[in-house]
Amino acid sequence: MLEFDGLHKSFGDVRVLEGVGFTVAPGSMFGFCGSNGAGKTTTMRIAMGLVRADAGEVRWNGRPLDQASRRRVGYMPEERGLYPKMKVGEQVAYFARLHGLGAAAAATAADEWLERLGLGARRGDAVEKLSLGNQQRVQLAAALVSRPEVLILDEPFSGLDPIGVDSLAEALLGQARAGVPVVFSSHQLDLVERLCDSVGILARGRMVATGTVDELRHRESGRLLRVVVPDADAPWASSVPGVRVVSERAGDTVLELADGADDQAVLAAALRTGRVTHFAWQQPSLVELFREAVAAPAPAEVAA
Ligand SMILES: Nc1ncnc2c1ncn2[C@@H]1O[C@H](COP(=O)(O)OP(=O)(O)OP(=O)(O)O)[C@@H](O)[C@H]1O
Repeated sequence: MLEFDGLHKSFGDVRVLEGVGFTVAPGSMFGFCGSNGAGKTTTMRIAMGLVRADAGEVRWNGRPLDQASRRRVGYMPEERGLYPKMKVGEQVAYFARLHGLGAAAAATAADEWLERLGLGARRGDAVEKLSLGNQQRVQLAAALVSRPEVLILDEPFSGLDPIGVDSLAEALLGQARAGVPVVFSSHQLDLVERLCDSVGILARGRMVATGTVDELRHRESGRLLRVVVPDADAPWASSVPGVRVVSERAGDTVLELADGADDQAVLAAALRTGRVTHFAWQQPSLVELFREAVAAPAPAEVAA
């Protein structure tokens, strides 16, 4: 189990992390979400020993991560860390050697990963000649090449085209299937929703929501109602008590119902205005859950 436990960190007077904690089981993929500046990179840097926590620790299999055990962690830093003049193949092999592989094994593993990530033909090019997205793939190959026991990746998908996203997603799912706990930060919530077994949302220095996407949905379910009345020509729902119109376009309305609001009163109001072709509770998307969690006024620490 990979455990982030009670992490606190301030930079000067700015309190960035105020008790951040979550766990990632072997073989599961954890999507680490939060607004810009929420503290995701800081959390990952603490895990990698690049920033010292004021309190708390990160454990792998019950032991605090130290310099020796971090060699078994594949890490993709946000600032990236490639040598622009070095050839792609040499670069990836170099990272493998840093993690303890012998020269021949490092070269073989580098070739294998570059091939899998679609960069086989570029292994002889200098890194600086590659596009940003391809440099990103090299960085990922560098994180994967040493067969890490744990993967911690800071925004690995940013800047990738859809094919790059797919090959990275496939590589990460493969790692998770092989039993590696994978943590990655991302603002691409559709991807997080698609790939991750569990999700954590960081806001105001704490995890304000953690759990599977379904668990988070369950907490918010029964609130959003989608009603389609194609012929409605005027706003009809806002007069129903306890109802707020979230969006309305061409007769397609999403409503938020307060506790105790009567969904049948909504249906009756809809029928008075025209033919109802759709009336159903809506599953909130991760984007909606994120907005809800980040906007909530009080930092309620919630564990699933
Ligand atoms: N070395 C540092 N010195 C001072 N402040 C820092 C330092 N590193 C990070 N911070 C501050 O800590 C806060 C959290 O930054 P961090 O990069 O961890 O956020 P993030 O969630 O990764 O953001 P983003 O999604 O924009 O990458 C920010 O306010 C940032 O300015």
